[in-house]
Amino acid sequence: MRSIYLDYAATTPVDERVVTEMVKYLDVNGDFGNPASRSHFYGWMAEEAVEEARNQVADLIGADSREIVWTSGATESNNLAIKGVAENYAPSDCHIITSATEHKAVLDPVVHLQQQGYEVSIIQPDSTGVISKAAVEAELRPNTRLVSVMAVNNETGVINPIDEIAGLCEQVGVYFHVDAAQAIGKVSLSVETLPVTMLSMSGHKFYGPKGVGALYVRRRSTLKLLPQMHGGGHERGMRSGTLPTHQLVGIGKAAQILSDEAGTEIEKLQKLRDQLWQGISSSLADVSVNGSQAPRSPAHLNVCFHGVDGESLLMGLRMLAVSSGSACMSATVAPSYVLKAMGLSDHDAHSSIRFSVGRYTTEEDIDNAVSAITEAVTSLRTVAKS
Ligand SMILES: Cc1ncc(COP(=O)(O)O)c(C=O)c1O
Ligand code: FES
Repeated sequence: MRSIYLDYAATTPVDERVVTEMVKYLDVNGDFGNPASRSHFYGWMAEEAVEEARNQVADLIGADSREIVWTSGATESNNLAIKGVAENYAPSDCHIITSATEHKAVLDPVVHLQQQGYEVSIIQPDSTGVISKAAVEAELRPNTRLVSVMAVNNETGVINPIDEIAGLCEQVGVYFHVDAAQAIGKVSLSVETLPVTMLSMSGHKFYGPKGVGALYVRRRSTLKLLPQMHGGGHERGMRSGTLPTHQLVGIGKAAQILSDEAGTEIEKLQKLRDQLWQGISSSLADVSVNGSQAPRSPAHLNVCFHGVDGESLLMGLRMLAVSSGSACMSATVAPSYVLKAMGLSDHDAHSSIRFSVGRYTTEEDIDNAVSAITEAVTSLRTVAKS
């Protein structure tokens, strides 16, 4: 039997409507051409599809289609954004500010630059998990070139005040990058009102395929983003490589669906998330929500089951597909660095589980999940006492 999927923050299934569009661009009967082929119909059709997808993704965040650069996902978007800014400067002339709760796809490129001599500040969140504007402001230096702060944290769902941080960066003339991989479809976000310089997205977090993403790059900025992938000069030189038409059609369709449906979907997610927490907190003592004091995404719920070993709990919850942190860190036994940065003890970080609901979650799934969680936690606590 398949377990109940409550790990939408790790990845989402591809929406059937997206699959239907994607398959039209693969085989010999479809528009399989290379979008860069200018000399024949196959190429023109593929290019048209790619540009429609670019419009769809741009529309979702209030951007101009010329501001969308295709990538292989948020990891690549983050790398392009961070290294693509930094490499404009000598290491001693470039200070980068980011936060301790970022995804590794931001932290690792920043640490890589630090090893090359770039100056780096890594801000700690406050106890609610939030990266405040004041914390960013306190780290600004005359040679600060880039600030990178995520919109929604992947483990806790905590929402950072990126509007305030964006305003600050605009005011002091520093480029601002936002990793919005977890925010798309969960919080409304428009680059028309949010003065960010760059914003990363990932198709597989919003019912598009894996292996495709985008980086929004503001046109009216003075920024010259240096490519990290050199080759045929695709994407106006910013990212070479033959464009994967079917993948782009996929992320485009997924974006268009969200443009139409995100409003109602967000309400539904929040109801399911609240139902889950209601169920857990009314049937178990000594449970708490990590990041409960902060504004949070409607889809994430990170719960600390105090006194319960998280690994044993995951084993006891075989009928649920959940994680104890982010998917990419789930192979490590170390407690979550995100929860630790928020001030949780190793013990509490180990006792925490991330649940995330999505488009195909039902009320019945939540009822069943609550029963399974209650049973597993109760039995682990009974064992621990005896
Ligand atoms: C906040 C955040 N940034 C970046 C990534 C990486 O995205 P991708 O899998 O598209 O490389 C993820 C997903 O794992 C994420 O949650
Ligand atoms: S106090 Fe909560 S697990 Fe130790």
